[in-house]
Amino acid sequence: MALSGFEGFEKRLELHFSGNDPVIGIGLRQLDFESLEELLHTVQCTIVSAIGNRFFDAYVLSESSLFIYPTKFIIKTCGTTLLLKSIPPLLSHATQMGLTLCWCRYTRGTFIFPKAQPFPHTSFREEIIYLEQSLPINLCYRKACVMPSKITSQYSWHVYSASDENNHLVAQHLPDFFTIEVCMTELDPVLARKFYRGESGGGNYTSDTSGKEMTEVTGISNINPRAFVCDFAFDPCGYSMNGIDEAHYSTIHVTPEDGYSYASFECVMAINDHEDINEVLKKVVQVFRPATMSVSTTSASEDVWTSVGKAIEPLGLNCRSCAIEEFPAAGNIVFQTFMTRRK
Ligand SMILES: C[S@+](CC[C@H](N)C(=O)[O-])C[C@H]1O[C@@H](n2cnc3c(N)ncnc32)[C@H](O)[C@@H]1O
Repeated sequence: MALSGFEGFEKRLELHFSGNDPVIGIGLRQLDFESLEELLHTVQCTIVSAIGNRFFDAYVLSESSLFIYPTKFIIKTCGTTLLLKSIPPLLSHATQMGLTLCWCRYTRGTFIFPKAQPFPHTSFREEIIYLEQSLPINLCYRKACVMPSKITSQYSWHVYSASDENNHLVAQHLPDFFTIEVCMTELDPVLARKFYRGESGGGNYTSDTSGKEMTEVTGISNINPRAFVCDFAFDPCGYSMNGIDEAHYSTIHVTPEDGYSYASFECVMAINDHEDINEVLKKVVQVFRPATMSVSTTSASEDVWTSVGKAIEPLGLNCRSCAIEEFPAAGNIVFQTFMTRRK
């Protein structure tokens, strides 16, 4: 293990708003580019490319991704970014648009290089204190929890969720969608090499053309062939993509460096498409062949999280632990960890 390197594990924040304003059809999407850049400056990252459709906007960032829907803001950043510092400016813009925060969820894995993280990400305790101080008092149902993994404490899942009076009981109205967040470490070195510029096919490519080539050569384009993909290759290595398919996004980020290689996959799926998750996860494992993998599902039915194991285990990864915990607004979060049989 390298003493220090790029922190692949992302911090992820999802904020949901409500409002009576007639402009809610556009809602948060009316945030102008300058304000967005300013907000991201606080987080210490920048926009590298953007796409959108009639449902939402998707941005590839210098450190991961951002998705903006009319009443939903999802930001995922890695490295030493200050993700939680996006909350105060975002809440101030939302208030000006007549939107009220009704629930929020913050999740992350365990950092590979925790000592490199700046405040407020110095520890989960500091993150909770910062969240508690930044969120409005109408979010009166709050819960923080570290979901354990039996592999090692390195694979714990940190979750903070807060909700207002109207949204805390998910069990009564299971949402139409669920989210799946996958974190993978110790990628197959031969496959990881494909995320170095020039290695996937050679030639003098730009970030865009290299990104496209990586998407094709690695099989990422095949994970959801319906999705419109925006991809980006970093120099000399590293890769990020966002896929948009109607109202659903998917996103992949890769840190291929030896010693701390990491890749993440995340997507949102409709509850009634849940059988697809089996096929999707198989394709994801085949792109990276990781030695360890964690899968977290939020607001998913039991059918979904039981099919996670059925998809992954035949590919040589054993389920080592499964933790289930209920959270305000998020419902059940199920955190499963897998490890290759050779370990
Ligand atoms: C932003 S990407 C993907 C992030 C994602 N969380 C992950 O680790 O899978 C990170 C990869 O790009 C590389 N990289 C090269 N230039 C970079 C830059 N200017 N900002 C962030 N990452 C860069 C890093 O070394 C790393 O391999």
